Amino acid sequence: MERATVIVAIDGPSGTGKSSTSKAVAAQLGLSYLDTGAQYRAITWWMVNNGIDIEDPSAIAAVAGKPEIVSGTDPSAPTITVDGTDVAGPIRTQEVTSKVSAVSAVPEVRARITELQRSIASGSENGIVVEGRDIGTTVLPDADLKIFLTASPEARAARRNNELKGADVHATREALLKRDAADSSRKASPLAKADDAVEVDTSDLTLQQVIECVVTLIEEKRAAK
Ligand SMILES: Nc1ncnc2c1ncn2[C@@H]1O[C@H](COP(=O)(O)OP(=O)(O)O)[C@@H](O)[C@H]1O
Ligand SMILES: Nc1ccn([C@@H]2O[C@H](COP(=O)(O)OP(=O)(O)O)[C@@H](O)[C@H]2O)c(=O)n1
Repeated sequence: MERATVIVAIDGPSGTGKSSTSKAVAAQLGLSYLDTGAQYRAITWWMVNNGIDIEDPSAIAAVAGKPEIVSGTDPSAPTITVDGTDVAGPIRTQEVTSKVSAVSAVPEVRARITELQRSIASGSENGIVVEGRDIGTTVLPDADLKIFLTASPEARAARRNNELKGADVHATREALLKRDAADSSRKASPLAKADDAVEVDTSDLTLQQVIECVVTLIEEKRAAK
């Protein structure tokens, strides 16, 4: 039986498991994968590298169209380049992490990146898992399945701290909550659960359990198509 294309939107705050879940689910089901946070990090990296004043939204807006961002959508080896330079490492620095919310709040930045995301999603042959903050609400409102992942701030901070060796868990928690507040309160497509999204609290679930839950939801959607 031929399988129908499926578009899956996975949103939620930092540390809820979006990237790990989306990559695993896409790999398991033969779908493409798009990390939209990496795109916002990439444009932020470019702004920092080019000396743009991050405090000045009009300065950011004026150059938002300049960097060329290319995302590779193979879930087993996702890539991201800016003007041909591999930025997979540099976009994960604390500096970029602390500045990305300010850059991603600028409407010209969002319009540009949203257009890129829609063209990647519509070009995916077998379907795609797209993860971010506003995929279900704004980027792909007609997605076949929308998931909104949540977890307690304590669980999220502990997970992030496992990655940042030697970091202070309280400082990590405060930084996460600050970014959540900025992302949720901005005017242009804030972090929010779509009305028709399925909410999954991952605080007490293993990554494997979250993956199985999402795979089951996708299989149900596919069967109903
Ligand atoms: N359910 C889970 N239980 C424990 N650790 C998890 C779970 N989901 C993800 N993780 C771990 O937490 C960290 C953050 O996950 P990630 O997928 O990057 O979250 P997000 O993309 O939402 O920021 C990663 O190190 C990941 O391995
Ligand atoms: N669809 C999206 C995805 C990310 N972002 C922004 O990009 C930042 C980094 O996203 P991310 O997914 O890489 O963050 P982590 O969850 O990995 O910490 C977020 O804090 C948002 O400011 C956004 O505005 N919209």
